[in-house]
Amino acid sequence: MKKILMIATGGTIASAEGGDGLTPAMTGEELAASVPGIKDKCDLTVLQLMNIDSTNMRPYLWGLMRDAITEHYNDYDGFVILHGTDTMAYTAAALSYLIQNSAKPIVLTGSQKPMGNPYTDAKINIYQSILYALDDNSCDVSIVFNGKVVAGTRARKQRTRSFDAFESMNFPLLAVIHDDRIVRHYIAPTTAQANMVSYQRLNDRVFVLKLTPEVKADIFELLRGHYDAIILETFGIGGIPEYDDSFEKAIFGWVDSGKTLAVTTQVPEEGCDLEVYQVGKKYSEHPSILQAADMTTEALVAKLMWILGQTNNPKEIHRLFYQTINHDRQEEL
Ligand SMILES: NC(=O)C[C@H](N)C(=O)O
Repeated sequence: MKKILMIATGGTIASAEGGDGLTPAMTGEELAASVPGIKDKCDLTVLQLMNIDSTNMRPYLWGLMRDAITEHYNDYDGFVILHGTDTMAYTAAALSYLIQNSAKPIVLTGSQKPMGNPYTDAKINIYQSILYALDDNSCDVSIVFNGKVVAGTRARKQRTRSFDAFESMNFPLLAVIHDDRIVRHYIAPTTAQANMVSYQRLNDRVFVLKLTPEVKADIFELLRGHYDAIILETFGIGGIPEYDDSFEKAIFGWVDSGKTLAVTTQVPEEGCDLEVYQVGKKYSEHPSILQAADMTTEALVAKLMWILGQTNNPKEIHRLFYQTINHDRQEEL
């Protein structure tokens, strides 16, 4: 029988109404005991790592999850993390960079309604996550939610109330799960899954800046003391205002001083390409301006934290950024 480590971190799935709003109350053991059938399918061990609303998730807590998985890596066949949905996409992306090339599946799940709610989605999500973690063709980090399997770097929480909370952005679902049946859209090449590699360090000085009409370019200088990287969410396929030269000065000043800048779009689907319009093209050739293409902002945040945790050498930052990891960006042709 395969062995699964279930790591409980909190979220709505564990929450109950305490008079002050929903807050995590149930333990991982109680959650596992609430899902019929899973103990017959696998040898299940539960580890309670924390019990928080995922609003309070932070990079050092991602490190605790990484440690729990890597320290027990050889003892289990797969890992299921119970997590709040609000920041699950960030955690899934962060773990995709912290634990790479894992032949053993690392599955995140949670729910929109607490386990104690009679109409909860918690049971089916836990059940199907375990099913997916037990399957021989599963590997690397993914989210299993409402019958969808999303690569850990491609998820976005798209809906605040519906059970169908997550979408896979700019990339197909890895699989769908109908009751007990996994229908795969993607099967990992087995040779690519040789040796798991884990990373220790993250640099959390990464800021997301969304352009809005009339936003002041002075913000770059205000951010300088606090952040090492900015992810710029431009308009459309890659528009940056040029009614004066303030953005040009701020952006080139930022990268020429050795800081990191990644350019993406605030449009949810289809990605960014600075070369299409005059309002973006002048930024497209600069070697230190990283182009996000079809990556999600969640994955960009995690990837830059990971990269800047390893190096501050611009060439190395560039190399790591354009490397495709766990499906995070389209492969360069
Ligand atoms: N559905 C959820 O899990 C939401 C909750 N606030 C959390 O992210 O922890």
